[in-house]
Amino acid sequence: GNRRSTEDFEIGDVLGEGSYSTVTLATTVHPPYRQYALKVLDKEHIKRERKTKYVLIERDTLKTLDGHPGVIKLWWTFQDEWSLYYVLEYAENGELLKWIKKYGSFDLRSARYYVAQILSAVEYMHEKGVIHRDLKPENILLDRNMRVKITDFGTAKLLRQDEIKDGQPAPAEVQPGGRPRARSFVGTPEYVSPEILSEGRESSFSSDFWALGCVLYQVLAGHPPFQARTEYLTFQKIINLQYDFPPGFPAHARDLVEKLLVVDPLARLGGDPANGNGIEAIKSHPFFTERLRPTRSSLSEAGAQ
Ligand SMILES: NC(=O)Nc1ccc2c(c1)=C(Cc1cc(-c3cccc(C(=O)NCCN4CCCCC4)c3)c[nH]1)C(=O)N=2
Repeated sequence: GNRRSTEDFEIGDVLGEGSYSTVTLATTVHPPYRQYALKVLDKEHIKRERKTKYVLIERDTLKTLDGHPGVIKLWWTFQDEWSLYYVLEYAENGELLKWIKKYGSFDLRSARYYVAQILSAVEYMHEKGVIHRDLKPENILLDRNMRVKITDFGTAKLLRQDEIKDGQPAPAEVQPGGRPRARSFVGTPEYVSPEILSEGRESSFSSDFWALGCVLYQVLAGHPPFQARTEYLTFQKIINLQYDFPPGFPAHARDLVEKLLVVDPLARLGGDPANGNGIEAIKSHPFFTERLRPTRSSLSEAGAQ
């Protein structure tokens, strides 16, 4: 049958390491020789750290999202005595973060190319009831054609069908005594939204749009908007909206960042679909629709075509 095992793959370089998983290049040993990213999860570690829920969410979320070009594809899963194995799509050019560091920052045309693809993948996730909750340049991969592939859904939230009412998850059940439900997960400090930090709220679709604003800022500025020596100081900057733009930051991009980095999730661009402020409000922003003046390089590229 088509059951797979580690015998079917030649294991190559390590592509990434997580707290309880390692991703390596894996090439099939039988033709057609194909390259995959093999994510190996240690069963003992998962049990000890009580991460079973996250492991199952990742598999279910990837299956739910299968078929969109902007989301990493899960081909197969299998296990042995010690590990779980996810055979995932290989994105040859790796993390967007590496390219931001390599180039320092992107020009406006490149920034729009990448952010538009990220937004398209996020729109698809939300339509399927998935909140990523940890969008950041490390989880935005690039394939051999530099096309965006979003990965790492281990901390995503998969809403039940009834929860996808007007694009917001049901308000977190409040325990007797008024305390919000114990917080399930908080993303990476630099990209986590204020409502999660200050009210311990559950993530919503709007939390992904906050992270998108941080990524847009970062591809043009070369660093994230909120960064400090410690997590606590980073969190303070976020809840106090303490950031500024470097000189020369393009005007339309600045306007879009200012409309995404808004503390109130409902007032954030795209944050309140029930009241006409849905993802279309982001897609129709001048950052995506403005005609860009041809630059010398784009003219020569156009000439070459
Ligand atoms: N947490 C997760 O789920 N992590 C995942 C999941 C799926 C996945 C994943 C991570 C991948 C990570 C990845 C990392 C890299 C990578 C790592 C280090 C360097 C490079 C790199 O320099 N790429 C440039 C071109 N190379 C140069 C060397 C020969 C091959 C092509 C890529 C490529 N792909 C991947 O391809 N697919």
